[in-house]
Amino acid sequence: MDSLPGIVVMGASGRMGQMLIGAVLNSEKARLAGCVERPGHPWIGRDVGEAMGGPAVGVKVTDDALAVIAQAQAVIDFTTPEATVATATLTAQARAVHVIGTTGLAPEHLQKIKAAARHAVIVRAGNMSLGVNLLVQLTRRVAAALDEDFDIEIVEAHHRHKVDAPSGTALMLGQAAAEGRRIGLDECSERGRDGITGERAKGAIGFSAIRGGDIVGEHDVIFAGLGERIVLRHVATDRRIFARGALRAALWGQDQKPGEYDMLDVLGL
Ligand SMILES: NC(=O)C1=CN([C@@H]2O[C@H](COP(=O)(O)OP(=O)(O)OC[C@H]3O[C@@H](n4cnc5c(N)ncnc54)[C@H](O)[C@@H]3O)[C@@H](O)[C@H]2O)C=CC1
Ligand SMILES: O=C(O)C1=N[C@H](C(=O)O)C[C@H](O)C1
Repeated sequence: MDSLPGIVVMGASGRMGQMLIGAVLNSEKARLAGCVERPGHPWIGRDVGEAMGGPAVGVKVTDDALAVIAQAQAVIDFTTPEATVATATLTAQARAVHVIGTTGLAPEHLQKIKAAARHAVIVRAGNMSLGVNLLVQLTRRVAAALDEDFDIEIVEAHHRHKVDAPSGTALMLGQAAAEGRRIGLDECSERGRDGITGERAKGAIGFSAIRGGDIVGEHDVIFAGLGERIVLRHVATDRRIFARGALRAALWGQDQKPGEYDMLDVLGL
């Protein structure tokens, strides 16, 4: 039905792109308004349902993002930092909601996204699942309750194709821990230990990354004290949890004023 909000999925052939297309096609609250891939991709011009190995759904994959975004109410984007920044300009022009799941964004990308959010609703989160966003809140509370006698370490594990580290989720958890301790993450973040590193700095928040096989995404926040240890853990076993959250964000964004939001806003956590 055309009265339902039209959603464009960027990066249609990607691991997340295909999950997102499935989520939109299965939803009674949204319709698939377009599927975009990078220029030169073999799926361009093909019906996306057939390209995914199923029946035709009547939506062809295109590399003309502007044309489809102009006709849509929301864009869900799990691609690359460069593609996401380019899309933010288009969604701002079209006043469409932009849901950003892309991770590995550098400060210059974040600045451009912030500028686009003056004109359109942007929901951005390194993890769109309900479970991880609850874990973010728990991490903040535990970090606020404990002092620096408890060392905070964040350990994440992902599939072999992941290109960025630490994961977006690990950074969200680190940010929450730092906020709980009322310090800036930049001042205390410790990454990539190797060789004679010296003793652990008191108050540091450490990050470690494991990459291998088909691990969907696992995150531990460890509070290690003397004689005891608290471990907060989230294990993702199905990418549909991220797609479900992203679609919820796209629908939630329809009623919001321009600005930058996250999944805590969407979920009311
Ligand atoms: N926030 C969250 O909940 C989650 C975030 N992610 C993040 O989403 C991103 C994508 O992850 P995956 O799907 O695993 O990667 P992927 O590599 O499978 O998919 C990315 C897709 O984007 C496409 N793409 C690249 N440039 C494009 C352009 N200019 N226009 C349109 N499409 C373009 C690629 O061709 C590819 O199909 C990563 O940054 C990942 O960390 C992944 C899962 C959950
Ligand atoms: O690349 C992935 O796969 C994932 N990326 C996100 C991240 O960087 O945290 C979310 C999830 O863990 C899967």
